[in-house]
Parts: sequence; C-alpha cells; structure tokens
Amino acid sequence: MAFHVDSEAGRLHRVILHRPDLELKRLTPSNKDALLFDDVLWVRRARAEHDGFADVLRDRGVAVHLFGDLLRETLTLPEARRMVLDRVFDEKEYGPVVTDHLRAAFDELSAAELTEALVGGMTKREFLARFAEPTSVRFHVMDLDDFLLDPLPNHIFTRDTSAWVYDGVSINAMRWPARWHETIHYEAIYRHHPLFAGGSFHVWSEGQAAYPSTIEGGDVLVIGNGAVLIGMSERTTSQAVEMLAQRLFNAGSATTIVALDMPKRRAFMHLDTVMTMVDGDTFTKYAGLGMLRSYTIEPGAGERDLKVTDHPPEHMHRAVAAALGLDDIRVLTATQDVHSAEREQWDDGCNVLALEPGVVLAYERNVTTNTFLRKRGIEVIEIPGSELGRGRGGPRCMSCPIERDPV
Ligand SMILES: NC(=O)NCCC[C@H](N)C(=O)O
Repeated sequence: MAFHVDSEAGRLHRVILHRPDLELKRLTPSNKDALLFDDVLWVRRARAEHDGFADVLRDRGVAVHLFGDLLRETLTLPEARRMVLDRVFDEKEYGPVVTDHLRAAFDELSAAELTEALVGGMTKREFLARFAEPTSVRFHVMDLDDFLLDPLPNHIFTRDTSAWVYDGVSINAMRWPARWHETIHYEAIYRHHPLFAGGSFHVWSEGQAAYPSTIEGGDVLVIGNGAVLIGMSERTTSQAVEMLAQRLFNAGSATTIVALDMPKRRAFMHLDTVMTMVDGDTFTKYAGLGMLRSYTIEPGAGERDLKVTDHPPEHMHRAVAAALGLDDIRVLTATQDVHSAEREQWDDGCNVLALEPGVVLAYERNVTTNTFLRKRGIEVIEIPGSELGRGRGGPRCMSCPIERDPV
C-alpha cells in the first residue's frame, strides 16, 4: 500500500485514531498537569464521543486504523517486542539492579496485556499481583500505587507523535517527557507492522533520539503544492525544521517550507490549535494569533544548504500564498468579541479536520466559529467533545492521516 499525505484538505482516505482506555482512567487532579491535561475526564463518555468521531469518519468512507490494534499486532513480532522493551526498560530510568528483571517480567505478557500496560501504565501494586518482588532500592522506595510504567493519556492525540508529510513520515521527538514513550510505539509500528513493513515510504526523522531537536505533528501542515507550513512553537524547534527541510528537499518530496515564529505558550501549543486548512486555499484562524514573523525555506546550493527568506509579520499570509503558488489565501476568522474568541480557541474551535475540500469535522460547542465557516460555504460536521476537549485537542489533533489526496 502506498501511504502519502499530499494536502490538508484533499480527500481523506485513511487515518490512525486511538480509542481512549485505561490511560485516561489513570488521570487524577494530582497527576494531570504532568500528563499535560487540564482536567480529569469522564472516561466512558469520552470513549462514546470518540466512537462517534470514528463513526463519522467511517461513514464518510475513511478507513480507520486503531492505534491499540496496530501496537498489539506489532508486539506479536519478536523483533518489535524486543525493540520496545529494550527502549522502555532503560537502566537510566530503573537503575542497574531491577531493569533486566522488569524487562523479563513484561516480556512474559501476551501482546494484548503488554499493549495495555505500555499505554495504560502499571502500578507497583498491579505488578506485584502478577510477579515476584525484585530486590532493588529503586523498586523498594516506590509506594504501592506509584506507576512503574507511566500511563500515556496523550496517545489519543495521534496527530502529534507521527506526521505524514507527502511520501514519508516524521516519527517525532516529543517535547515533554509525558509523551516520550509514544514515539517508541510508533517507531515499532512503522518499522514492523505488516501494514507498513516493506512499504515504500520515507522516514523523515530519527524518533526520540533526535531530542532536544523536537517537532510535533500539530505544528506541521502539509498545505500542498510541495509546500509545508510549520509552527515553531513551544514544542517544535527551528533545528528540527531545518532537519526536516533538508530531508524533504533532498528526496525531492517538497520544495518549500514556511516556518512561523509562534508564541511559545501552552495555550498556543501547536499551530493546529490556532490555524488549520479547510480548503486548498482557505484557512480558519484564531483572531488572537495575529500576524507572525515567517521564514520561507527552500533548497540551497548544496545538499546541506538551505535558502532562507525572512518575512515581517505583516507578510505572513502572503508568504503562505506564495508557497502555494497563489496570489493570496483566504483566512476565515470568526467575528466575535475577544473573550468569546479566546474561549473557542481553548475549546479547539480552529482545530478542524478536513475530510475533503470544504468539508470539515469540528466540535459542536464552538458555535460561533462553526456558524461563521458555514456562512462562508464550508460544510461543518459537528461532533460532541465535552469530555474529549479536556485534553486540549480537537478532531485534527486526534487523527493521524496516512493517506490523503492533493486538493
Ligand atoms: N495537535 C495538538 O494540538 N494536540 C493536542 C495535544 C494535547 C496534549 N494534551 C499535549 O499537551 O500534548
């Protein structure tokens, strides 16, 4: 199968989603901040909302691959299992005494059990219900309800950990420790799962090994015409942008990157929380983003050289249009007072997922933004997201397209 993502708004054929499970039940008021959530969730309702989201995609002809299935199937393969366990059970984390013991214990689990433990986490108490107690200071100092393996609630945001850019995938070095292990899982899936193994696609990155050169998929918009729009945000660094640019240009897969100098703040954590594409030349954008300084990056004289053109903030839209080969782009910013605009941005009003040109999926709660888009000819399919939204991500964040046409 040929995987490729040639645009943000062309017909969507295939995505990876993650159905919320145990990892969200582990969120508490005391750990939610470290786990990058703003609240705890009613998990049963979140799952129902997510199932509704997946159903809308399927009804519109989009094939949905569930991350949990992909990981479980990958972990049935000895080489993949070895790679994941070697990376997760790191001596620097667990110490010299108990690491091998833990690794061997987890290796006894079935693929389904191991998937649940890797994603949902495992406490010391749960471990001891199954396995003998190892002798180690590192292990003994833990309380029974401490996590031996941390849960990964942000796996639901499949957009960020791996991002397809034209005919290849960037398996990303994530900014915050709460998301580092997600990358290991995707490295195993893309390398070993039969859906991808032997596939003819590029890998644009080195995974978490590239840290601190971090980049997250929420900042990467494949705008089409061989161009990519990237937000240099709290999460995505300029050096990672350069690295991606070199690889895309050397492979001939892209010709231009426009990098935006984003505010480095959690509220604007990724470009797609403030600006996404709804059609081949049309964006929805949060009023509070304003205009940003931008850099157009093109191939330089040699393989390692890049040509960089600096644009003042007032030329932001013009720089994006030029990369698309257009005179101008259409930017839709709902007319509303600043307070209401800030609330809708917080609730991911701009984080829409295009299913085809001019048709997007959005959270129903963002009434003003959705109505504004409709009045400008965009079809908006609404989904509930009262629970899902508490992790600060909308339909675009919660989906990783792996096959999408150009507009
Ligand atoms: N693309 C996105 O904006 N993804 C949302 C990620 C939310 C998640 N709680 C995080 O902080 O990483």
